[in-house]
Amino acid sequence: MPFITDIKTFAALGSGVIGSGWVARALAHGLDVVAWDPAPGAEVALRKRIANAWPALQKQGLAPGASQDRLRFVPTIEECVRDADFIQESAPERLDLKLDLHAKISAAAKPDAIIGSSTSGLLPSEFYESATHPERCVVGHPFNPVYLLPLVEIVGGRKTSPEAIEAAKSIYTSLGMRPLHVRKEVPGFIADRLLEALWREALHLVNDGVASTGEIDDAIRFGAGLRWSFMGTFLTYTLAGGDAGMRHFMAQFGPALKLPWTYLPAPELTDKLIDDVVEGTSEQLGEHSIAALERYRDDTLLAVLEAVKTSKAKHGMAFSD
Ligand SMILES: NC(=O)C1=CN([C@@H]2O[C@H](COP(=O)(O)OP(=O)(O)OC[C@H]3O[C@@H](n4cnc5c(N)ncnc54)[C@H](O)[C@@H]3O)[C@@H](O)[C@H]2O)C=CC1
Ligand SMILES: C[N+](C)(C)CC(=O)CC(=O)[O-]
Repeated sequence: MPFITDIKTFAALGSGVIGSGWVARALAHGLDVVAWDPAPGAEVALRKRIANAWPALQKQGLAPGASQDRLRFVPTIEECVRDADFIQESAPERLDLKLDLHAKISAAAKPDAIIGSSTSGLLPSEFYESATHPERCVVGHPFNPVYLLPLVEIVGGRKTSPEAIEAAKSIYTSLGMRPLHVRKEVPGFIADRLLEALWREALHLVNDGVASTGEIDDAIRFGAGLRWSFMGTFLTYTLAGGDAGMRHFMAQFGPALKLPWTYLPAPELTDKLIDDVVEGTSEQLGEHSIAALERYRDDTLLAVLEAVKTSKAKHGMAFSD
């Protein structure tokens, strides 16, 4: 069956951090958005988050007709998805909850509407088990802030059709994103495997009293973090091998892989470790509110994205290369 790819109406289920990011992105792309979230006060919180994101989206450039007024908040799942051309679920990360929710969403949705889940690492074969027309169900894993970061990992389950993967790629691209098809259905997909390894080591460093949370963040943001926005680890290390490239790099630094530089198992999340992390990060926050820091992050990220785009163009590359 051909799937809808020319989408006019976007349905968002769950409007927390990630759901509201999707709503902001879809509105900025000139779509009508219908949202549902069962929490009391969810509509007010959603509209507030969108207003906070809007200045960054205006700076980036809104699609013709884009407006925050094109958001409609509805009281039921069925009303949310009934007329939608595309559906994105961003509910809490619980298998039982997503299983039940997707049975309801897919039963009420148009049969040719693609359904995406924002899950960070649950397996689509498991939580789409009871879905109607599971061949159109995918994972579309975004990154925070969803309205600015382009990456979206697309993962199919056992019953997902190759046509649905292609349709999902086309839809996310039309929303200004850079889809990455994760070809094997593995927990954590690609990006979170990498991010979780870094996160685990960072917790060990705090737990061992080697560095504070602020020092660890400095080690990222003044170093590799800056280059990661335009060059991944493999290419970076190829250049680190000099003219002889990766082979020399491997010969020189390969033996270091046997040194005890990392702890693969995660540390126990003891009360002390949690307290150290919470206290360290609240010191880093200082007097700044979360909303103010989000605006700061958005401005800065836009500047980095613009700089990367300009430099790529100078070297004959497209932004997505
Ligand atoms: N926070 C993050 O950094 C990222 C989260 N994700 C994924 O996005 C999804 C949502 O996560 P967040 O937005 O961070 O969580 P959140 O806790 O900020 O928001 C979840 C929202 O879902 C609502 N909700 C509760 N029960 C529900 C139900 N039965 N059906 C629909 N909505 C319900 C809650 O009221 C809340 O507004 C999760 O699957 C998570 O793994 C993906 C990428 C990054
Ligand atoms: C912490 N997290 C696993 C939910 C993070 C993500 O999934 C992606 C991100 O934005 O870092």
